[in-house]
Amino acid sequence: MTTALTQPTTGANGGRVAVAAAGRRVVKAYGAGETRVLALDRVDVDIASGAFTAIMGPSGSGKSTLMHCLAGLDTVSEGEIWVGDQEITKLKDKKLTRLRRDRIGFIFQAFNLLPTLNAAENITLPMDIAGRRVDKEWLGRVVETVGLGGRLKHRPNQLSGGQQQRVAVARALAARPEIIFGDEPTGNLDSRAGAEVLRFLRQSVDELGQTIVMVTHDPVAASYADRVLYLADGRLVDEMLRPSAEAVLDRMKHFDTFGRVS
Ligand SMILES: Nc1ncnc2c1ncn2[C@@H]1O[C@H](COP(=O)(O)OP(=O)(O)OP(=O)(O)O)[C@@H](O)[C@H]1O
Repeated sequence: MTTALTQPTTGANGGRVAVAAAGRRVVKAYGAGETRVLALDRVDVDIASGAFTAIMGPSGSGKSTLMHCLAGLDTVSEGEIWVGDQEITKLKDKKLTRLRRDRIGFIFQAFNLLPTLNAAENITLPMDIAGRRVDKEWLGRVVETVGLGGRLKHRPNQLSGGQQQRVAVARALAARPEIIFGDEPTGNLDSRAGAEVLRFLRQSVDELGQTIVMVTHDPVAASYADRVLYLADGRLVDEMLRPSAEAVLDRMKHFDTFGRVS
């Protein structure tokens, strides 16, 4: 599915793992002169294929900017972004749009479902628009994993928040993207519905081999990931493998102690 980048990285299991996306010396600055903000300051990052990565850090540390740059939703000021073996920072708009459509999936805090379409239609909409054939067998597995089987004919307003977000996750998975990026995907959900979605994201990594990158503020959400990356002031300052919610919370407090968070 994804191709290893030139520099293999060491995975949670201590072995070599393929890299689904990477950033090299990524700088992102907004504005100029006195109002210049350095949102990302020479970030080097590898996102392992077939793993669940969480990005954490205080407000304004650059989490969303990093995610948007890795996903090709925003340009970088300096440095390189790779998706598989493709350097996307070199691509022209049209090719980048196609790459995003064909190889990347998104889940946002707002579910972004069309109210007039039922769950099944919402799930296949991006592929219908792109004129892509829907792989029925894969779709069946996705729907089964999401546990939406009995509700496929329901419209979004007939579904709970957690179910709506599961439809959004199924929509992202259905196209078999190389990577799914989630920006606070459980931010709008109560803890029970959030856990439902997080369990499903975990399952899609374990059972379907999906690669997921999620920005979150929530240590419990981060504990579903294989690896947590910590950003502070636009820099990657730490990481944690096989995190527990307590350990993540502890690490965040630790940053406070060292004055690395505002
Ligand atoms: N379009 C923009 N114009 C100017 N500054 C921006 C813009 N987008 C982000 N920034 C600044 O870049 C820095 C990083 O922002 P970013 O949204 O990536 O942080 P974040 O860690 O995702 O924050 P939060 O947790 O609050 O969402 C912040 O200082 C922010 O004010």
